[in-house]
Amino acid sequence: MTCLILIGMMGAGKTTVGKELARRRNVRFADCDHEIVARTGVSVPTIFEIEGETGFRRRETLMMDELTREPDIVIATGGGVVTTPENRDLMRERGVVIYLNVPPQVLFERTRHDRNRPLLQVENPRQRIEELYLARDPLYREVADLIVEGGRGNPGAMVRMIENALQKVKKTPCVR
Ligand SMILES: Nc1ncnc2c1ncn2[C@@H]1O[C@H](COP(=O)(O)OP(=O)(O)O)[C@@H](O)[C@H]1O
Ligand SMILES: O=C(O)C1=C[C@@H](OP(=O)(O)O)[C@@H](O)[C@H](O)C1
Ligand SMILES: [Mg+2]
Repeated sequence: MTCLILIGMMGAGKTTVGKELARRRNVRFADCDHEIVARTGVSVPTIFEIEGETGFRRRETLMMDELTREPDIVIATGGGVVTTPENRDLMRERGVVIYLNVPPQVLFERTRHDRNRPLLQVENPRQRIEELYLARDPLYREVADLIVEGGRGNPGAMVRMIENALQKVKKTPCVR
């Protein structure tokens, strides 16, 4: 019984790789952002518009609390999940946490045409990504049980790397 949690920056491939990882392991996949959208009936940019980032973070924490109670699941988080101490504690205690580490330049290329990430709708998204990366990389490392370099290789290759590396991770998250 394992709750696998993918963390990393916007564009790291958490949603894409997570889906494939869950399919291979034959367990349920949940994307925290998609679950929030399904629950509220509105898009992530709309939540940011109406409730601000603070409102979105509140919903994210509630959803993470719910999802991490499931015993067999792969969870793709949103890139900012590590910004609150509650979320960091929760992930460390309940899951095996995998950091997909991708260089800012690659993140920029992967997200530049996407309008669904409100934090990147700024004049200089490349610089924004660099700033966020610098601020968040230490937080991702703080909670990660496993760090995977995710800048090269297709999602299938990422999944194989994760599966290999997981064999060496000895962690038994608490049962809720
Ligand atoms: N390993 C990869 N190689 C190339 N492109 C990728 C890879 N992983 C994800 N992508 C692409 O990058 C974009 C962002 O991926 P996504 O899974 O949404 O990232 P995240 O959920 O971490 O923000 C998507 O267009 C996706 O197809
Ligand atoms: O990095 C962030 O703060 C965010 C990342 C997004 O998810 P992805 O990492 O899947 O893009 C989404 O949760 C929201 O736009 C905020
Ligand atoms: Mg995603």
